[in-house]
Amino acid sequence: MTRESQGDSRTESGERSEPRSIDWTDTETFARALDRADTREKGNYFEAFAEGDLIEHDPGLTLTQWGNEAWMSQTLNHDPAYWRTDAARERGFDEPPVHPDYLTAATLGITVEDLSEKGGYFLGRTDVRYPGAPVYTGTELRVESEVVSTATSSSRPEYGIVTWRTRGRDAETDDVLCSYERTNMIPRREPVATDGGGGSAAAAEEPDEPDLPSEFVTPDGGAFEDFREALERADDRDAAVAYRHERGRTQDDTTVAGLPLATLNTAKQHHNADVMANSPSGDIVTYGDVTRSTALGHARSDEDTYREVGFDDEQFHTFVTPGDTVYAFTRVLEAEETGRDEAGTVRFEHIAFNQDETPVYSGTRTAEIRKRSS
Ligand SMILES: CC(C)(COP(=O)(O)OP(=O)(O)OC[C@H]1O[C@@H](n2cnc3c(N)ncnc32)[C@H](O)[C@@H]1OP(=O)(O)O)[C@@H](O)C(=O)NCCC(=O)NCCSC(=O)C[C@H](O)C(=O)O
Repeated sequence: MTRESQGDSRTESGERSEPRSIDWTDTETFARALDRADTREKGNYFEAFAEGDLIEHDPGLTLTQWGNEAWMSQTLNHDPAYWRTDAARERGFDEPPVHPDYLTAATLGITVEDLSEKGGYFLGRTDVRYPGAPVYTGTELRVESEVVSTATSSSRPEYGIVTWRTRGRDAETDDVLCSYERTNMIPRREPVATDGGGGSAAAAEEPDEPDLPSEFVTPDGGAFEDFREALERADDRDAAVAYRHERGRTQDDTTVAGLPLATLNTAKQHHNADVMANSPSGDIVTYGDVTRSTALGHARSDEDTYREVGFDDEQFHTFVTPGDTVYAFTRVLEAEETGRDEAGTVRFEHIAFNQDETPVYSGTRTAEIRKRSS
């Protein structure tokens, strides 16, 4: 006889007995068991983050040729320098390097388990930079984040707003390969009382939207000189250098769930359709890095990119879900000579938008653009 009824599976002589067998396949029994069981939770609530905390992320990731090529092909980043050795060498690389968008997405993906797996929204990112030498496949990535700030959301009492500075390092040399500052809304364990929505009060005071310029100028080509000439044509007139890109990319299982999982991004938003059915989007949503990389891919296909320098003021305005199509619109802000023969520096503003012409992402980008003469 055992003493199981007292929660003890020992026999009266003190020996352990087998736990009582349970028929887990009986659906009623199993439903009662699930009701009674605690869930081993993943991720951290807002309350876990305090300014100055340093978090060393446990997951690491080897930047593989497969990961790089899957990312680039699916987001339409088809620049030959990242695909062909001769084109890579001509650009000054030893071999086709890791694409900066894949590097950025992998750096962020590794952080999700600690920073944002609990849910919430990826609001934006700035100061995305690549301080190291070109990165090649086979590099092992180690990532750390520091909490820059935490804030109460005045419009959403169930969330807080956290900003982190993240650095992705070469695990072998410790060199920083990618760094940025990112802001997410993170669910609170306990909602707080707020002023009931600073957002709407602020919206009421918003000034009128500025008028569009009367003319949009399109560059004749994709070389540095083409952007500079277009800016000169727009100068002193009520005009902007701005145009849309023809390509679109409809979101599917690969882009929505496959690409983030390949960067170890465990955010349920991208792969758990069951949970997301009861969320504001009603469905899984595209990883912000996939949305922006796709829009950037469209933009790069209409220019002679030489090197990426950095990205600022990135914001994600609304969800992208399976079946949505990601398009891109570009405005050219400035084109600067840097005294180099091969390339000049151009600053762009890129907007990703969906099939309903609703902006889903915006951000600025600085890139070196090849000169026609080089
Ligand atoms: C998130 C939204 C639903 C919010 O929309 P809306 O209701 O219109 O609110 P506000 O625009 O007023 O913003 C709410 C509060 O957040 C602050 N905010 C907004 N942007 C930033 C920013 N870049 N930096 C700092 N703070 C920001 C505002 O000031 C408001 O503050 P408060 O008034 O005090 O409350 C909507 O924007 C939305 O749906 N966005 C899309 C989100 C998205 O789809 N992201 C990408 C996919 S999710 C993802 O990739 C997850 C990723 O894997 C990960 O883990 O991070």
